Amino acid sequence: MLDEGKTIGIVLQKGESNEVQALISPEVEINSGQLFIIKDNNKLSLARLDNYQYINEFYDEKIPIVKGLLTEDKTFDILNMNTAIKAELSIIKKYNHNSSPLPGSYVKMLPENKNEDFLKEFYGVDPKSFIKYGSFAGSDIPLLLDLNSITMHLGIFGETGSGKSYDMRYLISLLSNIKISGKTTALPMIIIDANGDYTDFSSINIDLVSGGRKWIKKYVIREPKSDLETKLTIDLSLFSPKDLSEFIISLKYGGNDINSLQSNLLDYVLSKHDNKEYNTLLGKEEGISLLQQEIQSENLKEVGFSPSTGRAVISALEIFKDRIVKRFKLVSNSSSVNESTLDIIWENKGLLIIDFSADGSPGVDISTKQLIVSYISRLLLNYLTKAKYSGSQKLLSFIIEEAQNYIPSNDYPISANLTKEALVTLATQGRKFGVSLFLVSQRPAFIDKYVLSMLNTFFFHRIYHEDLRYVMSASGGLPESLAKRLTSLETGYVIVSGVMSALKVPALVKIPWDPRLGLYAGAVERIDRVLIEDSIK
Ligand SMILES: Nc1ncnc2c1ncn2[C@@H]1O[C@H](COP(=O)(O)OP(=O)(O)OP(=O)(O)O)[C@@H](O)[C@H]1O
Repeated sequence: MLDEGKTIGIVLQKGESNEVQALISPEVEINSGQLFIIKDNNKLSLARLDNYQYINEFYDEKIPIVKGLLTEDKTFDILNMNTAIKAELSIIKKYNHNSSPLPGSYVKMLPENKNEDFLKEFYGVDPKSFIKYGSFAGSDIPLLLDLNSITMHLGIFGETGSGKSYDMRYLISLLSNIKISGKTTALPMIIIDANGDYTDFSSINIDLVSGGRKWIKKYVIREPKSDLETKLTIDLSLFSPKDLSEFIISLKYGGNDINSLQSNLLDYVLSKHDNKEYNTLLGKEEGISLLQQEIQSENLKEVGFSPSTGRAVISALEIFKDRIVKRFKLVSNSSSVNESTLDIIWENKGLLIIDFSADGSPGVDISTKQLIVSYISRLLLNYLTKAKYSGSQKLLSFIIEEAQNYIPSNDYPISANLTKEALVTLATQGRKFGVSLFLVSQRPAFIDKYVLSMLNTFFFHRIYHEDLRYVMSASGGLPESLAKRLTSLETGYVIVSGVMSALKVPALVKIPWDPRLGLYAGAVERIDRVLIEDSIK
């Protein structure tokens, strides 16, 4: 069955290690990274096209007659004759044999047959327990993704407009309609939606993700405008006094610098209270006034602080009150996302979308978003740890867009103490406790290297040149043919590499276009279409 595809070329000779050189018919459209079958009598191998060039038997620059011909337009046809594609292919899989294809072996297109039996033969695994994701470039064969490796975390990277959000939407739709033993289920998920690219999944496009889910909700920070929205509130008792102090002081300095004297003083004052009091103390105007009075009446010198540090902390608390308490009304003892919410998500294989877009969270700064992401990370870790130790393993995915804002590398000019630690713990403990992180970013170079090294499956879209080095080291290297294409990949193509891929080697995959999945806030209309539609009005 594997060798049913059209024969398009012939192996000429064996190259280095697993490489072969072949001659391919010029009529076939081929691309670097594309997969082919090589048939050596009855021995079949799967090969990836690394390099190719069109050659012509007449062509040799050094021969005087060719030099002459090249300057004549009329001779073009002659030169165009006897053209073939000289190709270098690497063998990536050998089907039940261990030898390299000999010269004279056939190079064949992948067959069109893609039923379950075929996939079983192609991959050597039972396709029923895998997710079918897109198809290999130049073929209809889907890439199979192994759900069992999902807790080893994923990275989805690519420059602006390279197709990340659409890919994420496609992945969410696949992971919302998982067929296992005749039943449809879904992966419970929480999404930090940076641009409102997934909010339609809770309303007009709910049917795209509700196959295996019984609960889908969108949370916003502003006041909800309809029943389809829920106001997000968080519970500060999950934080340590040190974390909260650093956060409150950093708000005053635009989120970047922390004055350690000031945060130490606030830490000292907060530590006198029980964690459970934090929502009343820091979530209500009266509570904050109380804390400010405590600082005023404290004999600061005795505990090693100056009165000016005291005044600075009081003013930082004022800023915190204006923004977090009065404007965003973010803190509540009965937070709207809590352990019961996670229970509901788990039981109903739910989807919780936190809308961080300018519509759902107008005016919300990065520090406040970090506080929320940190809160969700802590909640998840506590919840899943308890579940694990009470003997009931659970599983939740946490999708974080613009991941560089929450786990920045040292090169990225943003401080994120609050989120970094919590996310590093989630990443390291993920497999044990059943959490899978999906980190989405335009700039993988700006994501913390340690966390990057903990991702085990990658979806690389077209990336910026500056990110190439990071992408190569994070993924443990890509074959040259694919690495070369990374900075020029067409939108809609992705290189998938890592443990979730049943192919086990990096592959170039085309993501199918579904116009309904393609309708979302961040989707970009073609400029010519926008201009024409506007001038018709
Ligand atoms: N698989 C695909 N097939 C065809 N067109 C696609 C595909 N994926 C994305 N596109 C097109 O490319 C546009 C940009 O894609 P997308 O919004 O996913 O980019 P992005 O990488 O998320 O960009 P940003 O980082 O700026 O949000 C989409 O609006 C859509 O028109």
